[in-house]
Amino acid sequence: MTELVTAAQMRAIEQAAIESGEVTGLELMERAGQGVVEAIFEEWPELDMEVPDVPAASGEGGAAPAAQGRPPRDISGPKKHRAVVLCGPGNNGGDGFVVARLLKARGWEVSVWELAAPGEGAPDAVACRVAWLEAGGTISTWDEIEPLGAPDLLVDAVFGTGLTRPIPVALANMFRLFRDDWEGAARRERRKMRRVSVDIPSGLSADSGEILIDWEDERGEFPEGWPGFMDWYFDTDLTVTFHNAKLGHFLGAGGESTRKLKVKLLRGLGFTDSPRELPVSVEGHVRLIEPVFHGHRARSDVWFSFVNKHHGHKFNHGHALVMSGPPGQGGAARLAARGALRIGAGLVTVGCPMRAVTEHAVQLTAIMVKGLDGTHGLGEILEDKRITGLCLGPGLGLGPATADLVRIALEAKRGTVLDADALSRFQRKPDVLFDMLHDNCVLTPHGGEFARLFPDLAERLDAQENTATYSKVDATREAAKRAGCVVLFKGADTVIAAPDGRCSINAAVGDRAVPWLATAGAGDVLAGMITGLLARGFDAMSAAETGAWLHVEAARSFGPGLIAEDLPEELPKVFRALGL
Ligand SMILES: NC(=O)C1=CN([C@@H]2O[C@H](COP(=O)(O)OP(=O)(O)OC[C@H]3O[C@@H](n4cnc5c(N)ncnc54)[C@H](OP(=O)(O)O)[C@@H]3O)[C@@H](O)[C@H]2O)[C@@H](O)CC1
Ligand SMILES: [K+]
Repeated sequence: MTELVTAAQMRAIEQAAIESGEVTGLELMERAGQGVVEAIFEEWPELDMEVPDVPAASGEGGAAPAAQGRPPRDISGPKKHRAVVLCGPGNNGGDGFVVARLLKARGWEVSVWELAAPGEGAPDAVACRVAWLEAGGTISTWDEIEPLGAPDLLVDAVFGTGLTRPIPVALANMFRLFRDDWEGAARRERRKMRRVSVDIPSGLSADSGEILIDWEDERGEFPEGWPGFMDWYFDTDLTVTFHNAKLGHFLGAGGESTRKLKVKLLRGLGFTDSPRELPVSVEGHVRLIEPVFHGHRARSDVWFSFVNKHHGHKFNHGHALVMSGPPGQGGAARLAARGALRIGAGLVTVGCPMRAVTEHAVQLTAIMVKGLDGTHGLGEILEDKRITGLCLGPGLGLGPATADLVRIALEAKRGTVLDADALSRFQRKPDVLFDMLHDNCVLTPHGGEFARLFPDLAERLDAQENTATYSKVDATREAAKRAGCVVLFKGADTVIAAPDGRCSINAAVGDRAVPWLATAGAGDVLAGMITGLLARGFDAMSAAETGAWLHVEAARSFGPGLIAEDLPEELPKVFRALGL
């Protein structure tokens, strides 16, 4: 897994490196700018070549002759690549000046637009600005919108990790006008304008991924037909960050807008070539669940977990029990049961009221059905210690019986997933649930269920939107602590936290986005997959992480058109691709 950091943690890392004497702030800025330029040419190698000379207007293949009514365009002479670099007043802007200078040194035509000159608070940025001017560069200010001609590259170095207060909507609007102008010019000149953000798309919080924009700023105005901030500015093609990715690249709007992310190492920060370990003790860091590279094969954390399980417990794959509600509502439990079976639980049973047995029996083959006589029946079946995983919630119903079933299940102290109705049933008295939970449980709420169990945290999260830095990570961590068990807060930015502060993100964003996973029953399958892993002996955190990761991989592997039933059936293909 890769470690993600907050803005404060990144500053601490940077500070520690500078204090160690290994590197100066200015050197770091130079390396950051170099990293951005490297990333640009890695991503678009065609930009590293000179634009070919176009033959003069006369002769074959030249421009349309004037006789056809259009004046001949002056397309003679060598064409250079063009870049516009937008620089802000802090160190992110400083990185922008380095990028501008390095591109100019490679023969590019570069224009720099400056929001405000860096002040005393950012001496390294001041130095890089001076170096840009000494290299013959010029600087325009934001009230001079004189298009220089279509750029091939728009570099966003306005705000980075230092943005802590919202930007006025008027400023955001100005960005949009600039961008539209340049994009239009690029289209007219048949160039393609690529957009690159330095560190993080400007205006996003590096901690929460929220858009920090002050919609109510009195200087701002909403133009007619305003398409929304996201539509234009943050939709960058490439984001280049340094040393470690930040939480804001994966959470909230940050996840949606960070389409492609490259992490560039700033050597000299106390270690050399791996962003996976942090050089100084960084309290409370968050891990991104993702494939790791082992030799020449991409293998995932999941791969290692499975291999370990195969070696350690070869003949013991556990028995998962999925509880179902009344007749006519059994589909969700059957989906969960199928997920548990496909992920490798040795046995899976659907436990249901006697009157629902027939409904299940006609639909299930490899999965067993057991009619249970209410809470008493559940207690009885749980005397069988070979049942190692329990799932309650999908289709269980919101009646009083649900609370009793949850109580009996939790008293049995097996690996237990509570989802859907098993969470919502405790809306009025979440503390009653929290008192019963143990450390081998996983709660899997979506946004609505989270708000029912943790209303104050959900409110805080909503209230902070667009203005500050309380993030889904903070809320999930607090929830896990309060509940005393693992909480998996669903979304494209699924956050998983344990009561001891461990936290990870399963991001289905960027090139891992699976919008087709938002389909009825997908959550039930996830609950079942995690249950299957608990039954196999995974601890709660690993089961939640592994289940969430495989759930997205199954959706990616299947592709659009997916329905919930497809998810378990796709797992064997995912396992094969992982080399399991
Ligand atoms: N960490 C590392 O290892 C390295 C970090 N590096 C780079 O440094 C970046 C962080 O730099 P940073 O801390 O100077 O902050 P930055 O993101 O430029 O923005 C803050 C500026 O914007 C201003 N401002 C804020 N809000 C505003 C508003 N609403 N409207 C208008 N202005 C507003 C704010 O003003 P202030 O709040 O101080 O008054 C301040 O001037 C980081 O992202 C990376 O690119 C690399 O160079 C080297 C290695
Ligand atoms: K930026």
